[in-house]
Amino acid sequence: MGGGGGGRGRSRTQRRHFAQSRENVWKRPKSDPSDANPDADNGNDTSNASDTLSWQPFATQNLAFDEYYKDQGIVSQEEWDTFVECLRKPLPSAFRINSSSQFWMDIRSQLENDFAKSLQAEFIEGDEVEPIRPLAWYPENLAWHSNFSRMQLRKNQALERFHEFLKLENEIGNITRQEAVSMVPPLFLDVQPDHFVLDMCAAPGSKTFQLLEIIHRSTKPGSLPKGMVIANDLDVQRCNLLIHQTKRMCTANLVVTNHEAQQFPGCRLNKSHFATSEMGNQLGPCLNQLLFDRVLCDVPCSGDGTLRKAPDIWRKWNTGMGNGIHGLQIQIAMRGISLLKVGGRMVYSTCSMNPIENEAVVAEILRKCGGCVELLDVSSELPQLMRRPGHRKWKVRDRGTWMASYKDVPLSRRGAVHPSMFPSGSSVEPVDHSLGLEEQHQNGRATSSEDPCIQLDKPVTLANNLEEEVSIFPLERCMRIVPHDQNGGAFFIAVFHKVGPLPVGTLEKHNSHRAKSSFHNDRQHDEAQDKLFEDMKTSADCSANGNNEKVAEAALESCEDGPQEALLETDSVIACENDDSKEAEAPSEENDDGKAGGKRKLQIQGKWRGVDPVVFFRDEDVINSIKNFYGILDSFQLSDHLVTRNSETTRVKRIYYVSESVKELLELNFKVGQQLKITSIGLKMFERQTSREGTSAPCSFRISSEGLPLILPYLTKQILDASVEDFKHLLQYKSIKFTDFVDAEFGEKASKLLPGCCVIVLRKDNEGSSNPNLVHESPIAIGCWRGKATLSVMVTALDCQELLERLLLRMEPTKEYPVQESEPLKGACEVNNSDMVEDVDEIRLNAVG
Ligand SMILES: C[S@@+](CC[C@H](N)C(=O)[O-])C[C@H]1O[C@@H](n2cnc3c(N)ncnc32)[C@H](O)[C@@H]1O
Repeated sequence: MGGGGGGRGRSRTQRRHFAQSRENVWKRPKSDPSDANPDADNGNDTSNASDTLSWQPFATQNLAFDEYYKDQGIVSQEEWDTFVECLRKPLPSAFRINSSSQFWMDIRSQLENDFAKSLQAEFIEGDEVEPIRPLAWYPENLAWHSNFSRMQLRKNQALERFHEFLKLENEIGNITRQEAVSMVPPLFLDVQPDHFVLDMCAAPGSKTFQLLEIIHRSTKPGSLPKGMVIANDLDVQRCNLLIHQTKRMCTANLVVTNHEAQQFPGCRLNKSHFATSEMGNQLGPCLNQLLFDRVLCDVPCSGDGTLRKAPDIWRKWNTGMGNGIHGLQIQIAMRGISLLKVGGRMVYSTCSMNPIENEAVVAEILRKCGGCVELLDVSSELPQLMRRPGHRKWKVRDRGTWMASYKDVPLSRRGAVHPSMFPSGSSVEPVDHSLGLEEQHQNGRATSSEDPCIQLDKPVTLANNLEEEVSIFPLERCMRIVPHDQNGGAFFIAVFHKVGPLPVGTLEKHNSHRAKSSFHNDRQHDEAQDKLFEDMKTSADCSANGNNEKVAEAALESCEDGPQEALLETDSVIACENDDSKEAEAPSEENDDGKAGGKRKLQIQGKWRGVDPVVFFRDEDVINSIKNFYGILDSFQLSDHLVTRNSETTRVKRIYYVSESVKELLELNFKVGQQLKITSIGLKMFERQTSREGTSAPCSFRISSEGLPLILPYLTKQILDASVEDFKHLLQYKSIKFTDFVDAEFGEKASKLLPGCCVIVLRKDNEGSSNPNLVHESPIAIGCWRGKATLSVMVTALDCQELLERLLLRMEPTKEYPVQESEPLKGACEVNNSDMVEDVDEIRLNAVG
């Protein structure tokens, strides 16, 4: 079944899902210095800490912000008021239908035909005319904008059904709440199912999810795409959120890594190795080293484009934020370019409005790459998305002073303000226009004299006699999304195309260690960056480093139902297969040194501290016992596609399945000495039964709910078709005695299954013949447990509810559900009271994927 995820042990707090964007009425201490002096842009808090006891709503004004963006001309003077007014309004919410869900079409049609109409009557809101509407620029009506505030949804009874729908589908994983503008960058990557994609700064994973959806889009049930996604993030906790998020994708084509993106490993086989290795003959050219067809570079940034959902940024905003992170952004983007194949595309994006984090970074990349990289004109792509051209001129502000060119930077500040922040990027000379034209030609984009932006190719004299620089690059090809154009957030996107290999020097310089970087060599810059990170610790989710608040924020955005438990839940796929997960996540020095005895010592054998190595699972006896028990066809490749985190076969608890592409990547990673620090890999396919469940079962491994959709077409044993009625009853009552099934023959067959895990599939002819709405491509199936006298589902209550509602809707689309608590069925058992005491408690805990 689609979106087989779900979570174990969800608490009440987790069910605050699909909370609408926060309204800007959050409280803050009265002494909050948000109305700071515009020149106090070093972010120093001058407030008196003693009077922080009285509270008032967040201020949504910051004079430094106003002055900065007015002078940068971020919008025209006439638009300024509309622009800031919009920034002060709460952000309307948006969500995406997960197109890999089995029910995506049902959900879309429910939104289009049911909710869009029925909600109209309840809606009276400002200028907006529709309560919910598809985002016109997003393909196939898969992304939606909702105008209901959180309060409205909660308080209005008539909206309750919609609210419940959003909550359930979000929790199941059929929809993902995501800010509309944040959905844009993956769409400009032009990803194909066979692409190798690197998402450099991926957590909490909303864009990774989109990338995975794209590569899986045209895949038939039971098969996998050729491509893969590597989702990387520096922050381990945020990686865990990403893992939780993407678990709902049920993908074998994802690898999650935990590196500084600017130093992401190249996994390059050295020549001698390649020449002598068998692999040299086997691998395609891309796997002699790790190069990507597509790179998403959604870098850490100051995040001021998210002011509408994170109004606390109003108080914290200062120009040091953008200046401080500019260097890191360049380093990450350059690493991305170096890992991109010639002919590949890279999207650079931020949720900041600041040209220092945007156009200045793009210009520096173009400058460093010479003619090897061009900035693509994508104006014909997604024509319905309202966007504005990037800027070709801007200024730099540092400690309250505007500077138009590097020569204006006082010597004492040259450690913190860098040439690359200015449009010319030059440290000494003013812009060299002849070079500019040549470079523009090199870039394959000779300029048109009719282009108003190009005509600005001369220094502009400012009122205060600073000579403003104008970039020679066609930065108008960058895209700026401004809040008031589409009633959303702000975003910046640039699309690069690599047309040739980078000059060797460029690559080395940017692969090199932190200490070699001109930015990081500099104490002032380091201090600025440390300060920035400190500031960002309490800032929006898109900022530079991970921390609890941002994790929580990210969870609200992308994983509404409670991040904390989500973090605990990710044990299944992350670093350690070990039982003692706490120990595993934070191993002591002793463990690393190999001094600690026992179990843990055995398991810390990999290169990375705290992360057990991924190993191929090749125990033929176990593999054969699984194959025989479920009658898995040979056409489903198990050998070399199974991995675990535990080299001791007898202790293995979970076995993951990896796609061909991921398998090859793993092989390469072994050859290059495990350069990749892998936090999560593959699709959980088999789980060891606990002793309680397993005593009566001939096979020690059950099929996990995530793995079921992939392996389903290849199962020939322990699998039965049920009628709609019996299938519904199973979902409703969770456990039914063999003798109590409506279809007695089915009950009889169930009793003849071997004890243990089995799969029940909704009978197709049964659905199709009675109702054309039930015709669908992929079968609906659930994992069950054949106990002594009963058949019990191994699916979460939530997944049961969703499946049941979907079935009922397909059968009677006009009727309004949700499903009510069921009447007891004769013979139906509460799972915990069944005859399977030995099995079921554990199953219910473990079977939820
Ligand atoms: C803008 S957010 C990414 C949002 C993400 N792409 C999404 O759509 O869900 C930036 C991310 O960069 C991560 N980060 C910060 N510095 C990094 C670095 N040097 N290398 C890799 N990731 C970094 C942060 O932990 C944060 O998760």
